[in-house]
Amino acid sequence: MTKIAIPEGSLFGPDNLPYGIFSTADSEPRAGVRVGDSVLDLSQLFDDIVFAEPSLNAFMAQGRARWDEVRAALKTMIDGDVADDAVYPIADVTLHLPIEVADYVDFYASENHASNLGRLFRPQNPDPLMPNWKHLPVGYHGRSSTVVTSGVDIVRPCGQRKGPNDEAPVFGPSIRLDIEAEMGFVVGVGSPMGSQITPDEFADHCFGAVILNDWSARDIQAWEYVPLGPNLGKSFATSISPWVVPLAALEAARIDTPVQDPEPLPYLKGSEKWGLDIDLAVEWNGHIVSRPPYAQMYWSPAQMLAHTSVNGAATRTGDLFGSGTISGPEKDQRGAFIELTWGGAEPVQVGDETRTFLEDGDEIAISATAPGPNGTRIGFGEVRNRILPA
Ligand SMILES: O=C(O)/C=C/C(=O)CC(=O)CC(=O)O
Ligand SMILES: [Ca+2]
Ligand SMILES: [Mg+2]
Repeated sequence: MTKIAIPEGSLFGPDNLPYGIFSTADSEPRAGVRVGDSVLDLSQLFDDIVFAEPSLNAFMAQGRARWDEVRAALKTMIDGDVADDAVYPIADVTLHLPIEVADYVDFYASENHASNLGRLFRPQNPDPLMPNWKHLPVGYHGRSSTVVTSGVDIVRPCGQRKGPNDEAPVFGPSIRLDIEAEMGFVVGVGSPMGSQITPDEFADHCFGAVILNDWSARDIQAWEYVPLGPNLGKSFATSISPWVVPLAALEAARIDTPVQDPEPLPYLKGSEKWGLDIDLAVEWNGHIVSRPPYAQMYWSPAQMLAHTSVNGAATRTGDLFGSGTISGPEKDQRGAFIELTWGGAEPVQVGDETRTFLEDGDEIAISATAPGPNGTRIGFGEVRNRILPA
């Protein structure tokens, strides 16, 4: 039996307890929880077959009462001694995609980001925001089969583009490959077709949160996305961090969203605070180039889920929805390079080099932390991926 050591100031203390899927050199992927620098094997600690599965979906489908029960049991366990064969050093495990992604929707919930993109793409408009933007969380349906996790290389996509000086579209590797630093929210318990989830029911449905990178080929996107929205420019890859931080771990991070004016329609109004005080950092080849603040997001994840289901669309276990690019008001808080470099016109310094969009071999890591109880902080870990040539 071992008492799990939790290093002083660890972002993975007993108030975090994020879930993931791990394997070791000689064992199959199964569910684990991160404590300090250790991974605890849930399939050893609980007599429940859901934890032997290679995704968290079966556990997530058990619902909020069970999530709370397992979390409470884990807190008790790590207060005492844990069986040695259930504990692995983090360095000895491989982390996998934690969930089997059902449907994937990505929103556009940052007013700073949406305004900046409006100024860049629609400079002729007096208002950078589209007329619908403050009335509903705008989103598009993405491709769940290309959601991957940290460590998976991203191959530069090919596609059509038509630059301002091209007479006809050309085909080839994207030359404006970009990131979007976002948070992703995972549905544990879905809702049947014909029903609606209200904002106050959010915690009964949402299991937890991950960091999300919505890789975006701006040149492909610009040519293809009128009038139906992004398609191949974003469907080649989306990456999420391997640890799913339970919603219950985010209690101390809950804040009001910025004032919403005009007042949203009743179905988007709840009585609970679902803004989240999460700080992100974007690292480009080892250099932090941006620190996007989630606290500034206009639409809350509870409003996004309510909007997703208000037309009676079903939701299900494993649904993933992205917040949209997170950008603060300052330049070094912008969560996409198209914004950070103002469409490529203002290159940024990345160590000894200057960059506009991504080059082959570049590596991006997005990390995030949030307040925990009593002045502590909890971590989401990171999502880190490298660009391979087309
Ligand atoms: O405003 C536009 O024309 C385009 C917007 C985007 O590409 C943003 C997007 O993908 C959504 C987001 O992540 O915020
Ligand atoms: Ca996005
Ligand atoms: Mg994507």
